[in-house]
Amino acid sequence: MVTASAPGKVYLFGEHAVVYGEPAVPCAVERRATVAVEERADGRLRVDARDLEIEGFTVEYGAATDELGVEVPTELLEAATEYVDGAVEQARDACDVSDVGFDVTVESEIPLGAGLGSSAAVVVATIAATAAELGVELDPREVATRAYQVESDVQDGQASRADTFCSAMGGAVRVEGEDCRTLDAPDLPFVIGFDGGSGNTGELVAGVRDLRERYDFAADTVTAIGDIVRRGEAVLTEDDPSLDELGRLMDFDHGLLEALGVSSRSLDEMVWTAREAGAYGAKLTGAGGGGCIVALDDSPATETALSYSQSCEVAFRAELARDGVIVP
Ligand SMILES: Nc1ncnc2c1ncn2[C@@H]1O[C@H](COP(=O)(O)OP(=O)(O)OP(=O)(O)O)[C@@H](O)[C@H]1O
Ligand SMILES: C[C@@](O)(CCO)CC(=O)[O-]
Repeated sequence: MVTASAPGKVYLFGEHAVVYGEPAVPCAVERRATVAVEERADGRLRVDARDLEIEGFTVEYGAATDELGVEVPTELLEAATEYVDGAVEQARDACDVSDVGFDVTVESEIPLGAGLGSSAAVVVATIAATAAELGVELDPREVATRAYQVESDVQDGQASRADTFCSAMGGAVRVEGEDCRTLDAPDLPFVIGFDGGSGNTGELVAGVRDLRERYDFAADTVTAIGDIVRRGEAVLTEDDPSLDELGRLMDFDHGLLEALGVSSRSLDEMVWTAREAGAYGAKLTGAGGGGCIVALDDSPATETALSYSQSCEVAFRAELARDGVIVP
């Protein structure tokens, strides 16, 4: 049996705009998905996804959906099945085998669909663990490329390479179309607020696409997010980056994401709670619609204020994850 792990991420800048070729800067954070993979003799795939708990059930699914012992929303199950199946298929392809089966166990510290890149981390860790179980150590860049393929297939082609590259490589990265690079960035004082909810990435991306096609000013908003990212990247890679300036740019980015319709009342409330507590800046992270915000604050004030806020279920500090995918 082989176990691999991969980190989640926050977007310092650039989600959504990255889908249209603008740059984005996500940063990996120390919340990981861990996937254990063991080869089976019978060629079947059995997945134990312990975090897909619905009303106390843990989901287990085999090659056929009718093997399911519990009632779960098919949409949720189908998405999870597609991510893990897709990842295993990519590993089989990388290792040039077609008929090997596996037991796959997924455990994750990353809340699902909440903007912290849970799907990318699960896919990256599954590809690396499955390949390693087959005796092949894949280069993290190859894992990233293959993981992007899976995300893109599941999300009907509406995915950027940002989440998967960041999870595979770790640290801060810059992604613009197919151009994916790691950045030399210092640790930043990230504080995350989670409202307990989630957003539907596919629907949110489709909503921005519609707005962008309908209104020139929405297309300009997407371009303006790209301008913020270019500026933010330059600040981030200075010797001693100004947290004031990074925070100001995060605030601006959040305002534009709000204008594009991907924020929510609870995300806005958490952003304002962070700002009023003295954070350098705050914004939603990931697809939006619900889930997480990320703020910059080197004092305890933002975490404390968020933990008392009605709209925040849990607040925590997050370290930059220097390591991407790890196969011990
Ligand atoms: N621990 C897990 N076990 C099984 N499947 C998971 C797990 N975590 C995530 N997934 C799959 O990923 C889906 C969420 O992916 P999605 O891309 O919508 O959100 P995200 O990656 O958490 O957030 P964002 O893309 O906004 O950063 C879940 O519905 C599920 O199918
Ligand atoms: C909304 C989005 O930009 C980030 C989701 O984490 C979608 C993507 O990049 O694939």
